[in-house]
Amino acid sequence: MLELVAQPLTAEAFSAFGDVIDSRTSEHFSINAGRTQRHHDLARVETLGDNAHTLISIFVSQPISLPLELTFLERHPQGSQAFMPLHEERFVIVVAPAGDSIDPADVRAFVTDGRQGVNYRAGTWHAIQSVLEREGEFLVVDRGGDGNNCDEHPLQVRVSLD
Ligand SMILES: NC(=O)N[C@@H](O)C(=O)O
Ligand code: NI
Repeated sequence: MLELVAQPLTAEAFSAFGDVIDSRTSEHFSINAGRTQRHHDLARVETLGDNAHTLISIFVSQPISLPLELTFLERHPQGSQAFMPLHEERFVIVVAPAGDSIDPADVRAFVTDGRQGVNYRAGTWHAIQSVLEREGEFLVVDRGGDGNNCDEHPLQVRVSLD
């Protein structure tokens, strides 16, 4: 069983897996006669394959209990997948680099601070949505289209928080 302690999420530490979406650290510019700051182009949406198109959905997730016990990671080979909390919900992230197999030494666990969202790059192995403490509501942007877009890889992981 791989045992991990989730680390605070940072864009640098997550860069091998995708993007961190955070209006506190992103470039922005003024629009709408100065009434709005546009935090622009924060994550790369990938939609690959036949009839590929972008989906915008809302996930309402029940909270996980800790330690988080995983039996697999999943990946979406044909598209990215972004999760943005709508009410400052914190969530646990477990990721591994894209590839046909997972080296346990490459698996990383993070915890968000409520203001952060993530965008998993196409093919990045990840745990399914794992919200902490209370029911969570997330805006999700990912790929629709033909063909399989979800592979699972068995992996025993136990994740705790500091
Ligand atoms: N299956 C689904 O839409 N969600 C998962 O991909 C997930 O990462 O939570
Ligand atoms: Ni997913």
